[in-house]
Amino acid sequence: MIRAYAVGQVRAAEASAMEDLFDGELMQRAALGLAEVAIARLSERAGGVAVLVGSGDNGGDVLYAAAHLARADHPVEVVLVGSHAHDGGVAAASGAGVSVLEWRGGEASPEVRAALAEADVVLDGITGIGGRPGLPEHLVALPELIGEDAYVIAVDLPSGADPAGRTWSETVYADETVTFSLTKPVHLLPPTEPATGLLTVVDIGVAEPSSPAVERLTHEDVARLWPVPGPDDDKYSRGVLGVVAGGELYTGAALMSVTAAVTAGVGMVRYVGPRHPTDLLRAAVPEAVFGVGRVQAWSIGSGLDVEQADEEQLAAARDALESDLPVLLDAGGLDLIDESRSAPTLLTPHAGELLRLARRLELADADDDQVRRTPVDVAQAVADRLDVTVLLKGAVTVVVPPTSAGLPIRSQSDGPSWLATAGAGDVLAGLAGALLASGLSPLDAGSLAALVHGVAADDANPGGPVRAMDVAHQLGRTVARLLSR
Ligand SMILES: NC(=O)C1=CN([C@@H]2O[C@H](COP(=O)(O)OP(=O)(O)OC[C@H]3O[C@@H](n4cnc5c(N)ncnc54)[C@H](O)[C@@H]3O)[C@@H](O)[C@H]2O)[C@@H](O)CC1
Repeated sequence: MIRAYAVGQVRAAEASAMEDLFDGELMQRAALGLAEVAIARLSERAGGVAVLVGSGDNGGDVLYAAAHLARADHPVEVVLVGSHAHDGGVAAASGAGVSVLEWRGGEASPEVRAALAEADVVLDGITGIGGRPGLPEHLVALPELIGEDAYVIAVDLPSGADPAGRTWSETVYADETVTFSLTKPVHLLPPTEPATGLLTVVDIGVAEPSSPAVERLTHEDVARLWPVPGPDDDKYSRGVLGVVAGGELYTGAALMSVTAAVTAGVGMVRYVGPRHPTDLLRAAVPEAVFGVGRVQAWSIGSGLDVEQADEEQLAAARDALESDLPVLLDAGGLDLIDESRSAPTLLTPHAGELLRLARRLELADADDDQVRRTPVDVAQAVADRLDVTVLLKGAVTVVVPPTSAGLPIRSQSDGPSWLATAGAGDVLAGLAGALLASGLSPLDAGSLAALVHGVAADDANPGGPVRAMDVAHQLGRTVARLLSR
């Protein structure tokens, strides 16, 4: 499990570590760790380094690192971009022979442009956890001045990125981010993770706080969470999943959800739907049974058009929502909820569906951009209003429990971009539904399903395009592989 801590927790943990250290010791450790990473990366490149320095301690880190690099015989040019700079850091860098340039406003000078364009490695120390989202006016063009082949190392976090990971903004995009002891939400959450690149954690001796703000499951967590049957289990004790999905028009959604649930190893699947998808399922998934009956959880809504759904499907969905059973709502099923339930509930919208739902609940204004800019906030607002867990699908999938649960957000980024394909969501709904039926909480079911779904997509065709049905068929083998780690 990767755990990330909120800025306030990080500051408190750093303050507590510093009580036993001499002044500036943590910054010295950070600078040395950063310089070691930069030197390792420079061993694969020609050697010139440009260092961007902001006003705060993040700038201090990078200035001391610049001094280490210069002493290791790397040509280093520092560019001060803030209104002021860490005095000790500037003295250390200058003392080590680093040339110091300034770009505190307006256009960059030819010297600054040349330093940025020619550097093989750029160290970005403009903002760290004290940064506000966004780059200052004079630095908006900065990313374009950095040479295309330069390897950009962000210090603690990509400058301009929201440290809390909540708000999208203009940032410097890093190939690698070197952070210190503790991972922060900015490194894991959807609007900011893409700017982070490879995440390297350098230990500077700050102890982990007790309750993370964000978690990410790793492959090692699968064996701990996956419902592995024992000798006393039967198909009922392993969990029966009811699926209300697809219709006469969207027959594929039913096939993909049910196939995914069966392949993932649920005890049994009951499908409720009209004639055409039922006939297809009878032929394609002989393990499934049909019609309403006893289940341990429901997966409702993939490929379901509530306006045109048949009466049996709608009645089953409404009964499920009124029951005390866990329910997953996907796609069209999201139209069926407008108040909280007493049983575990997992919603699995993509960005467009989340916006529609938030608007229906009168949580979001008419700004189309809101989900793109603040995806976690919108998911959180829906989760809190309905007292449900919201799994927002995307390249980074975030699983947001209601605030009242007091649980961390989970964020998964396991799948290849090839997974952006029709039917992938139907597979996820069947897989996550199977995990709910086996007794997992919405948070565990959603995050574990997101992980396995992503890994299965890669396993199904490593490095290349993948169709959703192949992901569904791959699930059992991927689970076996992950369990055997
Ligand atoms: N506190 C500690 O014990 C340690 C802190 N360390 C470093 O210190 C950083 C935090 O330092 P600070 O609290 O000084 O904060 P930062 O250095 O992140 O930023 C604060 C400064 O940046 C300016 N600023 C804010 N938003 C900006 C923006 N969008 N664009 C440009 N400038 C902006 C502010 O005016 C302020 O001067 C950490 O991220 C880490 O890199 C490390 O040295 C390790 C130890």
